[in-house]
Amino acid sequence: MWSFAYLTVRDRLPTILTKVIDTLHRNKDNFFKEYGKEGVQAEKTAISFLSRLRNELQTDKPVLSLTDNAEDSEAWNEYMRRQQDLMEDGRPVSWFKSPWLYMECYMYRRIQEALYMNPPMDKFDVFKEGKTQSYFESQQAIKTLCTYLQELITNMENMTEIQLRDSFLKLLQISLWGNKCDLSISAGQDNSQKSSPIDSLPDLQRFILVDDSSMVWSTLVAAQGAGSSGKKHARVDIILDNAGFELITDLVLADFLVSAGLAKQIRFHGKSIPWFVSDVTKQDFEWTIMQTMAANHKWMSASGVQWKHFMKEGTWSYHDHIFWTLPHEFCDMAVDAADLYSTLQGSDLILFKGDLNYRKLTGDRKWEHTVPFDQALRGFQPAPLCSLRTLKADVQVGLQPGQAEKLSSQEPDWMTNGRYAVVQFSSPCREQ
Ligand SMILES: O=P(O)(O)OC[C@H]1O[C@](O)(CO)[C@@H](O)[C@@H]1O
Ligand SMILES: [Mn+2]
Repeated sequence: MWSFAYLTVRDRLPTILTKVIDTLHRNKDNFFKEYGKEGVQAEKTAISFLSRLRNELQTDKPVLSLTDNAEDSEAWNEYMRRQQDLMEDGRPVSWFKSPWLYMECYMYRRIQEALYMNPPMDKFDVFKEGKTQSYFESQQAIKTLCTYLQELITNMENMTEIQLRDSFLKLLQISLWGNKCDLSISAGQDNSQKSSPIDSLPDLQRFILVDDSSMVWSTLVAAQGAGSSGKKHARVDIILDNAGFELITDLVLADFLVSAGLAKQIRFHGKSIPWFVSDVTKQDFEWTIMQTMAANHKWMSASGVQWKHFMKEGTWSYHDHIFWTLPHEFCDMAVDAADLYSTLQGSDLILFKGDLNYRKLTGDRKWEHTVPFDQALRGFQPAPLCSLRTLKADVQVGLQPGQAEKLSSQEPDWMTNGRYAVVQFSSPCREQ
């Protein structure tokens, strides 16, 4: 039987590349309108670069160093040299003979190289249309969620601690399931939220394989009293994943944390280049807030206005760092991106959204399913952290003995079909 990794590199990645080429073709007139002949020439050259790239992939050619002299090129090339040194027989690292996490990341970085090398295409986001469309296709779910949020905020003053906790846990789960809506697993096909995100929760509960959310709650509560003279100053960092509905669920959760006084500061971390089809860039982040503000729906626009205000006053902030679009596992962060690691050490709670982040947290290894999450992190513990992830790749740790075997017998593709999820927590000060 073919592995999921093999099928990804054989089928899904070339499909994504073909769509990227199509997108450039379709935008030819726009490039002409905006940049004249120079724009059309750049589009042509980028397309031939991307066609060559697709051919390199499909014929298992050796990976090539980056030549675009961008901020992250040297870090990439250095990583590639390291991977080459690991090859036992000295054969070149090639598309089908390397760790698939590395090859997937590499493909997205090479797409960016095609654009960087062809200004004025260098600012063009080849995935923008898909992300925008997925936001609009989730409109009804977004309205429902924003209405729910505004109701919670209105009633917040009268809430008991238990009610507050329950509301938090619901929004955490909504953000978790928001991760179903990524466009990379579906190779760019529509994958938006159609049903009510709140009504679906009870039915989805049994698909959560590990649920550490009560530890997330305790961490937030403990952080409340941590400031000098009992001042509340908790800071939450959210390592974002996908734009569209998932981003809305993250913003709603972040709004709740601030409005309920559970956090004073939220730092969002996104990607500095278009990534894995639907991941959030700064432009997507700002667009989503503006779009929500401008919605013709009372509670949606009220939410958007509030979010814009949080950004303006600095309660919320957006950050990107090249490390998030390097192929490195997170246990490399302390050495390879020491500045980012030390920033994260200042957090009271870090939420890692999505499947790719989970693969990087665990190094995408063939771990036994019962290996503890802490162990799979291999020393990556900048602060208390939690992974909110729907399963879309074949790595999973922290399960009970027998749990994986049972799932495999019932549903052989349980790790990749996106129906299951985990909320997994780890804290540097937790007793092992
Ligand atoms: O948006 P997410 O949750 O990181 O999902 C993207 C995932 O989809 C996949 O492309 C599925 O193979 C994985 O490579 C990746 O981890
Ligand atoms: Mn993603």
